[in-house]
Amino acid sequence: METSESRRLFATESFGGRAVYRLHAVTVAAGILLVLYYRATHVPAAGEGRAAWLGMLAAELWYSAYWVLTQSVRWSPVRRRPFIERLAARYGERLPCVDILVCTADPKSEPPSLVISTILSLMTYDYPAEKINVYLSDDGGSVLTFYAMWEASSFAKHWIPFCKRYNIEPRSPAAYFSESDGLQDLCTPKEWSFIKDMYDEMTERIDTNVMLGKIPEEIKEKNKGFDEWNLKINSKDHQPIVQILIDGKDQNAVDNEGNVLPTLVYVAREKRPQLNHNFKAGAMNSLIRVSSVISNSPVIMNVDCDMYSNNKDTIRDALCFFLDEEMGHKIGFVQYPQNYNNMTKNDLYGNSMKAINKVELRGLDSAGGPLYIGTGCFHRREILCGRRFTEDYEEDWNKGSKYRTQENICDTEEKAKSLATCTCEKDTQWGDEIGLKYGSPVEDVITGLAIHCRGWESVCHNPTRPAFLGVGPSTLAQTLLQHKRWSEGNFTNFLSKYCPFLFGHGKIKLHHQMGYCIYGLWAPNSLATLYYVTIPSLALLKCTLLFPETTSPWIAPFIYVFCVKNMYSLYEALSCGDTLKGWWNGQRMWLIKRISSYLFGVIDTLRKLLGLSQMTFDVSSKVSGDDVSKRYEQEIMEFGSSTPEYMIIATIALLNLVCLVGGLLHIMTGGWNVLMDVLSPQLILCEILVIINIPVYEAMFLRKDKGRIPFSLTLTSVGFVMFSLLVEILVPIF
Ligand SMILES: O=c1ccn([C@@H]2O[C@H](COP(=O)(O)OP(=O)(O)O[C@H]3O[C@H](CO)[C@@H](O)[C@H](O)[C@H]3O)[C@@H](O)[C@H]2O)c(=O)[nH]1
Ligand SMILES: [Mn+2]
Repeated sequence: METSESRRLFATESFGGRAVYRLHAVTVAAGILLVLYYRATHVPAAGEGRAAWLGMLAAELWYSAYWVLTQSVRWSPVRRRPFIERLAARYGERLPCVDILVCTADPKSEPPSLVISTILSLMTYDYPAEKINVYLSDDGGSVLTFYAMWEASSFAKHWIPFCKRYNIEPRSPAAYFSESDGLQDLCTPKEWSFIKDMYDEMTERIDTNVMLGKIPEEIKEKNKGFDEWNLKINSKDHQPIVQILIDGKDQNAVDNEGNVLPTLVYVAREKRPQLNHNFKAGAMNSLIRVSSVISNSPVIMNVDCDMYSNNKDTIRDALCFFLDEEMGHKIGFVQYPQNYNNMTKNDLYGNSMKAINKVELRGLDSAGGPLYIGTGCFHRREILCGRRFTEDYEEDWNKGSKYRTQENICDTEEKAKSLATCTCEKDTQWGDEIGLKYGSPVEDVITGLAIHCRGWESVCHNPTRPAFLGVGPSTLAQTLLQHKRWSEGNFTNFLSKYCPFLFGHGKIKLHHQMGYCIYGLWAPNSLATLYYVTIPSLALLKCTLLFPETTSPWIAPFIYVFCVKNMYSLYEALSCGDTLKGWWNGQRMWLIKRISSYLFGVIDTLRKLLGLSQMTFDVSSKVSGDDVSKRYEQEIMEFGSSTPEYMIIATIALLNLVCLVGGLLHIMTGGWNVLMDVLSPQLILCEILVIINIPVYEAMFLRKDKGRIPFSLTLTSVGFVMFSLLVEILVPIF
């Protein structure tokens, strides 16, 4: 007999160990209250370090409030488990069509051969091919990317049947061939080499043409699409281009085994230099419109061009959530975490974001839903187009399946082009109530917030075999650039009308609002951190105490909060699959990001508010030189140039070294009570900062390779340190 439980298409499970977590959180909270009480009641007299003390109080108040926010997503995490066998039993192949939207922006930082590997992986889902429609938006408007897409459309005819026949994974050819060494027990070696050679030859042709920067005439004759580049066009100034490379509705579009192919469309929306194109959000909105006249599927999935599909079941998994009878009607989007395939063993730059993926997204899930993070996400088309949640709404899952049967393909392309022009959004709600929102470099997060505020929930699914794998930042510069964009974007959102506390008030739970603010307040964290890593160390030089004395009982809550908080973060990292060294590297990056990216995030947000600068979206590069990649693999930090970010990092590292030496000298010359003060929290803090910065000193003084900190930068930071010591002598805040 069927029970209501066995009819469910997904299960929601809570985690064990909640009691331990909650006990820890309550005791840390008590510790924090004691620390703050001590700070507020022991303010020294003027002239004895009052200003510095009050600064410590302010920083600790900030950290405490922020800590409370971060607990909101840890209180009750849940895990979702879809049942694809039940989906198959109930629906068979009667499943909705899916439009897959992919964005690329620049053939230099996002090589076309990388883009098409992603595209090919998306065309080979274990899902009826006639129900898959893949769209690529090329903001680079590049003939090179179009050419690669054209190559991919013919390679797909061999690749799709190969993947399905032998049920291989991953289905991105680049990833598959780099993982498998030819020892295939599934297919004959001959067949394997045949397809591999075909792939290698194709990538070689693409890479050669990309290097040359143009496409040979004899190739251009093979597809009418190349004519679009007859006029001299560039990425910032061109007409709209829509080319249907494979029309899935065409009976003749079949693979080499005679099966239907998925639809494949290349789109470059119109660009004019004088008009704002709204970056990725603008590209996504064009794709939403273009796809509405070509396939108009009720489900939209979107990924970045470097995020290949690593799991053939992802579409079916996601549909389990939407089609579930009990909860499905409430779910607006299904978000998969952002995973990378190029992380080093000990996660040198802390980019794997394991804790965000495994802890925070799942905690948000129980609070109303994870954020929309811009990639690896399935939406209902209707909600992206602004629909509010109502209990009686019924989705038309058959939408799109019988679409456009009579129309001629050229007419469809023309119609689609008219939806990819610069003017088609004029005087409409696009970018505001409809589609992705404009005006923020993290357009995705506010778009998701608006969806939650319209009454929808979202779910996060983190399968054991990751659904998508992308190219994460692999240099310090790329990491800092990405985090600057994120922290600045989220802070801009926080200060705008989309502040979760205001915009979400009365619409989403307080818990959920707090979760959103964790990211919104990343940037201002920099101020408290900057204070905490400079002032207590400088105070060492003047023997000014900024913590309770080692003999005072008040030292206990300080030590307790510090130790337990760090032990918990270590436990969380290890249980998410990090190594011990990976956690340590993560702590270093925690510091570095706060004193550089986040600080610039604050500064640029303020500049934008004052109208001094405009929004930008710096695309991160997905390629790096051989030398640089080698150092990355050896987990050696990459500096190599003089940027303001490195300047701050180097200066603070050096400052702490000097202060530590100064502090120790004081102790040795007997200025302080030797035994007790070696153990003082202030000295320990300074020591930890020095130990964590060891790779920075190495880059300044010991390394000889190109990735070291340039000598000129080292000199300048010495100058800055001397200057701050001078200021310390002259300005009496201690
Ligand atoms: O004008 C633009 C700029 C960017 N992109 C695309 O946007 C995506 C993300 O850009 P990337 O440089 O790779 O940034 P990431 O930091 O990796 O992106 C993360 O952060 C973004 C928000 O800052 C989200 O939109 C992304 O989905 C998320 O992966 C890429 O596919 C780009 O091709 C465009 O299509 N047009
Ligand atoms: Mn990316």
